[in-house]
Amino acid sequence: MKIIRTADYNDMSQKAAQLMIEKIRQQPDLTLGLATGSTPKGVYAELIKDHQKNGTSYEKITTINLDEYIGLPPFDPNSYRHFMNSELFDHLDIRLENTHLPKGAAEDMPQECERYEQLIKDLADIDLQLLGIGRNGHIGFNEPGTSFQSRTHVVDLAESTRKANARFFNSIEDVPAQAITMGIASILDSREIILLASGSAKAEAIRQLVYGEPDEQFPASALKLHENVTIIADEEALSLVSKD
Ligand SMILES: N[C@@H]1[C@@H](O)[C@H](O)[C@@H](COP(=O)(O)O)O[C@@H]1O
Repeated sequence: MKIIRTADYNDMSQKAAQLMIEKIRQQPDLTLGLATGSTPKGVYAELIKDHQKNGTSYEKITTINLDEYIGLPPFDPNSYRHFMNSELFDHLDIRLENTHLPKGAAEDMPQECERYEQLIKDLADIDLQLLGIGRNGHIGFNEPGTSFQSRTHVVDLAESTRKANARFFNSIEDVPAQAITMGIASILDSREIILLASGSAKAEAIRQLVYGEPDEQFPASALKLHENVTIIADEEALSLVSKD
């Protein structure tokens, strides 16, 4: 795994955005795997800035997101669809029909999981997947104990994850108990992966990712089985990782 150490959150956001913009310019019909959470917000702001200033076009880009809360319709302000539209898609020249998220309000969840997995296959896999990381090592919503062979599936959210994400909701009771997420195997099929981390709250997870062995109790460690992963993280997130 390659590690890019950045000074702070802004520097992390700029470096990750730069890498993405270069790829988009080289291959304007890229399939991007996108993530939600606080961490990628700065990257999305940088992509928007660049689009407005330098005209990088997303007209032919397809995006596919990692996950969605179950039970939240797309117009719910806490749905990841709403997050992606307002944080990114609404500000680019991307076609909304080329942006994909699992449907959290689908009636038949097993069928929705199959549809999503098939969609990834139909897109001939993800060229570049952006990831954040949970404090317990979750990627997407794959909680500790998830099989590395897993494909898109429904998960019960860990109490710690619901607590960590409660800041976006009125109260923890409002945080959905379940989500639909790409599986670990679906993520590992991506050609290239960038994992972002910022702040001291992520330092222990990043230490475990860098120094640990692949272990299903720590989902992000599956990335050790992939050949093209770059961690872009700030000093605080890398505070428990030596500089050489
Ligand atoms: N499903 C998302 C993950 O994709 C994200 O990586 C994680 C970390 O979030 P944050 O970036 O806000 O720390 O939170 C959520 O659970």
